[in-house]
Amino acid sequence: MIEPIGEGRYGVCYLAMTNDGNRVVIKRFKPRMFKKNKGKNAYEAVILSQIRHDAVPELLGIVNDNGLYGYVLELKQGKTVEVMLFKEKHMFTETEIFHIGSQLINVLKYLHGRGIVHRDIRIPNVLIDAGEVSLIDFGLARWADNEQYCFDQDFSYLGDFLLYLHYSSFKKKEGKGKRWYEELNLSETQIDFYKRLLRLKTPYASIEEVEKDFIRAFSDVKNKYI
Ligand SMILES: Nc1ncnc2c1ncn2[C@@H]1O[C@H](COP(=O)(O)OP(=O)(O)OP(=O)(O)O)[C@@H](O)[C@H]1O
Repeated sequence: MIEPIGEGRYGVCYLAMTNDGNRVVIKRFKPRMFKKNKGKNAYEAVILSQIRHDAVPELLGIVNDNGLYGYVLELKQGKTVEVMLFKEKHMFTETEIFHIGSQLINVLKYLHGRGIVHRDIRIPNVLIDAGEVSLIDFGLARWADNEQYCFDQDFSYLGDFLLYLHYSSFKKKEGKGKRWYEELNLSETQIDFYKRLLRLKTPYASIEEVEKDFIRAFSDVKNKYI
């Protein structure tokens, strides 16, 4: 292990080096959380071991050694959106939001197509490296069962996540706090899209439906690149 690179509720992640000189991540569980989460700890490894996608870290191994329990993961490059927003005060443009959203929707199409719900698409779990997105932290991921674990959980997280990006360029004006769809500079189709993602209007039934409306909501940006 070389140095810690991040800490979450369940574990501490370290940058580490394999014997043959490859840089990897070791996600070490906090012993207390590991005990508390008994029975659910294995999901992350089982789910990661069944998927292969460029935007998701590959599971390279499992460590279970004298109280040290953790995973060895492919190191994904980039900074979390949390760091970009709060440390670097990065202001995401409409074009960046479109590219990030498209990549996340592609990962979700892949995951949902295999019956997996991520359930934790949040700003500390999305890494960006020169515009390339990685989705990490499959600690809460589960197989969808349409009861406790539904695909639309990912839709509301996606809505929240994208609204964070819109807020990065928001300048608070005088006066009472307005609602997001009143104060952000969004088009009618974007407002409708986010309201459906957040279940404030008829919710989406599938990621394909989400993708269709996303493209419509960002058609101005998309048309510039065709
Ligand atoms: N594969 C990876 N490549 C690069 N950095 C990573 C990787 N996995 C984790 N990290 C870094 O470590 C941090 C914590 O990792 P992770 O979110 O998986 O831990 P956690 O304990 O499950 O967190 P949470 O409280 O969000 O559930 C991330 O925010 C990120 O900075």
